[in-house]
Formats: sequence, C-alpha cells, structure tokens
Amino acid sequence: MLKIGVLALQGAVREHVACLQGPEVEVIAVKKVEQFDELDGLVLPGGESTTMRRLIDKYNFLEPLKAFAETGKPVFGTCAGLILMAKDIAGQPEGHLSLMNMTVERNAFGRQRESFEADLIVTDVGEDVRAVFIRAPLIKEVGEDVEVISKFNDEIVAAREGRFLACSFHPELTDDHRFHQYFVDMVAQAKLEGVKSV
Ligand SMILES: NC(=O)CC[C@H](N)C(=O)O
Repeated sequence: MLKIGVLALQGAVREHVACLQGPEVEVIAVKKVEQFDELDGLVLPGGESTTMRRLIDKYNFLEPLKAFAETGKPVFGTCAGLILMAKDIAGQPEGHLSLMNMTVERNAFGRQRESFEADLIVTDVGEDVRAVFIRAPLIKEVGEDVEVISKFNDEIVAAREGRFLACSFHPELTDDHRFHQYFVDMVAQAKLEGVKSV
C-alpha cells in the first residue's frame, strides 16, 4: 500500500484525494507536520500560492516540506502547487520551496482567459489529456535537468525533474485520472528503488 499525502492547508484538497484514492493507494490530507513521516509521496494542490505560503509560514510547514522533498520522495504540484515548487517566480525576489529548476509566471493568461479547458499531449500520460486552467501560471524557462512534458500554444504547462512533477492546470477537476496515475507510478517506483539518503 502506498501512502500519498495532499497538503491540506488551502485549495483543491478534496478533489486530489478523490483522484488518488484506489486499491493500492491510501490518501492522507496533511494538516500536521508529523504526518510527513508516514508518506511515500506528496501532492501540493492548486489554490492561491500567496495564501498557501502564508499558511505554510503560520503553521511552520516550510522546513518540514523542504525536508520531505530532500528525502527524494516524489512531489507533485498543480497550479499554485507548481508555483510553490519553482526556483524562480517572475517579479518576486525568491521562490517558496525552490525544488524545480524553472521560472514561472503567475496568472500568465491574463484577465480575458481566467479559466478555460483544453486537450493536451502529455509525454507518457496521453495524447488527449483534459486540462482545466484557472488563473494558471506558465513555466517560462526550464533548466537542463527539467523535462518538458506538455505544452499549450507553445508555452510550457507541465514538467518533470527527477522525482518532482508539476503542471499549471488542474487534473483533479476532471474524470481523467491518467495524470494522477502517472504520479502514483512515480511514487511506486521511488518506493521500490528506495529513497536517496539525505
Ligand atoms: N488555480 C490556481 O491554483 C491558481 C494559482 C494562483 N493564480 C496563484 O498565483 O497562486
């Protein structure tokens, strides 16, 4: 049985829990730092990244989150979660968790396109993955070790760097669970291989 946590400070927590739950996965809504110890993988949901960061600081989650990522266990960030994972955020002095070597731009689609849906090709996931974008960020630049796994209109909307996965849309808001299955497979693989020693 794999144990996957969803950071439950703010945002689309319930939806991720529903998508991940399955015969091989126990899902835990993470509300206390002590819960990190039992997890094999972690999802950082969409929501509002500045609010999430405020709550991360308020409840002293920053160091435990970084420590969890350091163990080499997989982390998956969607939308605001992707923003939390980026090393650089355009227009801001520094990133939050700074896990992935990429620069993101928040609210990159402008007011006219606050939310929309599209079918995307996602490497190793599918050719017609339904993606819901809500005040979505874009990945403007990636470092060498980052694999771009999906683009929309030539702009990067999903990427993977080793055991870190991120997308700018909301796979948890559709009935298409292939993106979550891809992450579950990453978690299973990492558990099999063992985590990196810190
Ligand atoms: N749906 C989302 O998660 C939107 C992210 C939000 N625009 C932010 O900057 O945090």
